[in-house]
Amino acid sequence: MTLKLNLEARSIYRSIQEEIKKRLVLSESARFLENFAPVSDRAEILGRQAYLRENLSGIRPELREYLSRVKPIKFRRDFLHDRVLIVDESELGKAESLGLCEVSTNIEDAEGYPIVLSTVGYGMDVEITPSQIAPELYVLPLWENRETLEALARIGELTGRESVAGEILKGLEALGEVMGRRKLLEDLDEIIAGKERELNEKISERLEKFSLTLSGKELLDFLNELKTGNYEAIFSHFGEVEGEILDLINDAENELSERFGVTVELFSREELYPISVPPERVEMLHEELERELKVEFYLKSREVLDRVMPLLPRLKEELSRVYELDFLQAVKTFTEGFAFPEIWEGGIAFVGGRHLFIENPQPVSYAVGRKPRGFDTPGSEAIRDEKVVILTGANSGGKTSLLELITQIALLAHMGFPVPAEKAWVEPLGELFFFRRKRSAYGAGAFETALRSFVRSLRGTGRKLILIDEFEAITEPGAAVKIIGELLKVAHEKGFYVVIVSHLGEDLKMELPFARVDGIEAKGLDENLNLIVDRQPAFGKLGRSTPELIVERLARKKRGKEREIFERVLGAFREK
Ligand SMILES: Nc1ncnc2c1ncn2[C@@H]1O[C@H](COP(=O)(O)OP(=O)(O)OP(=O)(O)O)[C@@H](O)[C@H]1O
Repeated sequence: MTLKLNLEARSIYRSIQEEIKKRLVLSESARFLENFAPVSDRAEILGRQAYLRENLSGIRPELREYLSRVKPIKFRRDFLHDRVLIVDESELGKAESLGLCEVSTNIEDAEGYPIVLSTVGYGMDVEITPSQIAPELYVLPLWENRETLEALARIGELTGRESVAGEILKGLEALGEVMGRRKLLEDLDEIIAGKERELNEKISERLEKFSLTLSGKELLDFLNELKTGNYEAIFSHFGEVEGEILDLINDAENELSERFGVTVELFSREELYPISVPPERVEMLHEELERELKVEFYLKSREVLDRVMPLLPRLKEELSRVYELDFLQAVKTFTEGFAFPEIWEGGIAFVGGRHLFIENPQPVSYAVGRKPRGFDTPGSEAIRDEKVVILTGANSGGKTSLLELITQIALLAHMGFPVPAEKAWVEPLGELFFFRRKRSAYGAGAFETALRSFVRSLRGTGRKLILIDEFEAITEPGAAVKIIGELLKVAHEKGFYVVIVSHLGEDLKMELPFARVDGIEAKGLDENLNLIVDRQPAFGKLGRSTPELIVERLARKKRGKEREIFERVLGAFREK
C-alpha cells in the first residue's frame, strides 16, 4: 500500500527524487527509484531497509567512473545479403523463418555469394541456428563494445563479483587480426591514393636528377642521334631511368601486397609519369579483398562465438545489474551521514535532523507523539507523548523549515531509505499532509480553500500526519482560534499526529489542554542588532514572537522615560 500524499507533500517527494536522480550516471537507472515510492506497509519498509543495508555497504566511490563507461550492448537481427544457405527441402521452412539470409535448395543459387553455407554439404557446414548462420551479429556488437566489457570487468572487481566480461574479452582477442584487415579495407582508397602521391614524388625527383646529369655535350649527341634516326641509342639511355621507375613501382606494389595479404597489381606500366591507378583496378582489389575477408571474418566469428555464447546470459544479467549499482551509488552518495530510522509505533521523532535543502543547517531534534527511549536532548523532559503540537516563535525562526524537515524524514523513512538525522523513529503512516502557508492568498476565497483542505485531511480514520503552516494568516485571529481549536480537537479525538505553526499559541493552549506548545526563540542579538535564532524549538515552551523580541531589545537599549514605557509594554507580554 502506498503512502497517500497531498499536493505539497508530493512536491517535496519529487524534489527528493530529483536529488537522487542528479547523482545517477546512467539515466536508465532512474526506473529503480520507482520501486521505492513511499509505502505504508511496515514489512515492506523493513524489507527495503534490509536490502539497502546489505547492498549499500559494498558500493565504492570509484564505481561511478566505470559505470559511466557502460553502454547497452544491443544484438540486432539482420538480413545478411552476403551469404546463402543451401538446405534440404525438409529444412526450408525452418531456415527461412530465421530471416537471416537467402535460403535455397538449389546449389546453382549459390552463384555470386561470397559466403555459401549448407546443411547438405554444398558449402561451409552449418546447423540451422542464428549463431552458426550469422555469428557476426553476436560478435560484432561485442567487439564494438569492448570498452563496456572492460568497464564491466572492473566493476566486477570493485563489487567482488567476478564478471564474465574478462573471459569474453579474451575470446575476442582472436578477432584482432581480421579486424585490422577490415579497417585496412575501409581505408583502401586513401592508402592507394597516398601511395600514388608518394610514388609520383619519387619519380619526379628521379627525373629531375636525371635531367641535371644531362650535360650539354650529351644533349647534342641526342639531337644528332635523333636526326640520324638512331632511336636505339636514345632508348638505351632513357631505358636506365625507366628501369629505375619500374623498380619504384614494383616496390610500392610489393609493399601493398604484403599489407593486404594478396598480390596487388595496381599501377599501369604504360604511362610512367605521372603515374596513376585506374579506378576499376581499385574497385577490383576492393572486391577481392572484401570477399576474402568476409569468409575469414565469418569463420573467426564462429570460432569466437563457440567460446563466448555460453557467457552471454550472464553478460545480460550483469548489464542490467549495472543500473541497479548506479541506483545504489546514487542513494549512497545522497544518504551519506544519514541513519536508518527505527520503524516503531508512536509517531515520528528524530535527533539531530538536518534539512535536505538548507546549506549547513543547524541540526534540530523533534518529536510528535510518544517520546522514544534514547531521545534525551536538553529540554526533552517536557515532552509528554502529545500527538498534537503547536509550533510558535519568531518570524524567520525556521518553523516552516522544521515542517519541511519532518516531511522529508517521514517520506524517506516510508521509502525505506536512511534519513538525514543521527537517530530517528518513524511510525508507518497511511497519509501525510503538508499545508504550506499561502503568502499572497488573502481573502474569503483563499480561506475557504484552505479550510476545505484542512477538513478533508481530518475525514476518516487511519494513521495520519498533518503538518500545517500558519493557518490564521488568512483569517482574523479571533475566528482562527475558534476554527483551529475545534479542528485540532477532531484530530486529537481521531488520534492523528499534527504539527501546526501558529502565532496564537497562547490562546490555543487554553483551548486545547492535550496539545503541546513548542517555541523557536532568539538567543540574542548579533553585532548588527539582528536576532540570532536558535533553530531548535524549546519543548513545551511558548516562543516569544518577533514584536515581543523587538520591544525587549528597545527596553534594554533605551534609557530614562522611554525605557520605562518600553518596559511597561514588555510587562504586558509577560502578564499573559
Ligand atoms: N535548521 C536551520 N539551520 C539553518 N538555517 C535555517 C534552519 N531552519 C531555517 N533556516 C533558515 O531560516 C530562514 C527562515 O526559515 P523559515 O522560513 O523556515 O522560518 P519561519 O519561522 O517559517 O518564518 P516565517 O515566520 O516568516 O514563516 C530560512 O532562510 C531558512 O533557510
